[in-house]
Amino acid sequence: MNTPVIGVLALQGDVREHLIALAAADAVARPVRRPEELAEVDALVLPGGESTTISKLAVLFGLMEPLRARVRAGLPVYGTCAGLILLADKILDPRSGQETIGGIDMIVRRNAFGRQNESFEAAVDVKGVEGAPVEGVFIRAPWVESVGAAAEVLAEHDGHIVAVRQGNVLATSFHPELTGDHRVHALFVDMVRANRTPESL
Ligand SMILES: NC(=O)CC[C@H](N)C(=O)O
Repeated sequence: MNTPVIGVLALQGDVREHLIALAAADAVARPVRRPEELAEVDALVLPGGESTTISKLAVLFGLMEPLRARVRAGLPVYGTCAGLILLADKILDPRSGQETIGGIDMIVRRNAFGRQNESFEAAVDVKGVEGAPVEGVFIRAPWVESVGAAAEVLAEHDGHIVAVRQGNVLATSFHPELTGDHRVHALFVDMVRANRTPESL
């Protein structure tokens, strides 16, 4: 079967870990830095890092508008942590100049779980992931304050929403790419495969 090509936005953040996790989940994974590279992928991962920096670099590299256009057109996207913030239609506490790509009707709170030294790991039950809970790594992680009717909550931690899906867009507050457990990436690769029409296979 034809293998989907999944890009990882490589402006800042933990790009390499996602490339490894995607390859382990049977996708062809490659970094994306330019609009021409974005045009060639079947799906995209937005890594963790610093959402303000990633958003400013995306504008600088001429990627912000192409990203918004492709997400609107149905590109499957998975964002972790800072990537989740970039996929929110609204940030509760944006830094100045911080823009989002949007894609999920949700409101997020940045750094909601605390500062860097309050980072932690927790077992998270993610809807759609079979077996034991996922070990989630939370690093200055956001949480989702609320979601609109079209968005489905896939996981909560401590009463806060930490994983959401709306159509082809998936987002988690935590980093599954840091644990060697590739089941969340496999869930995303399944979404990407399901999105492809028979003619494109
Ligand atoms: N690990 C992360 O991606 C941290 C996200 C960061 N707190 C932000 O606002 O972008």
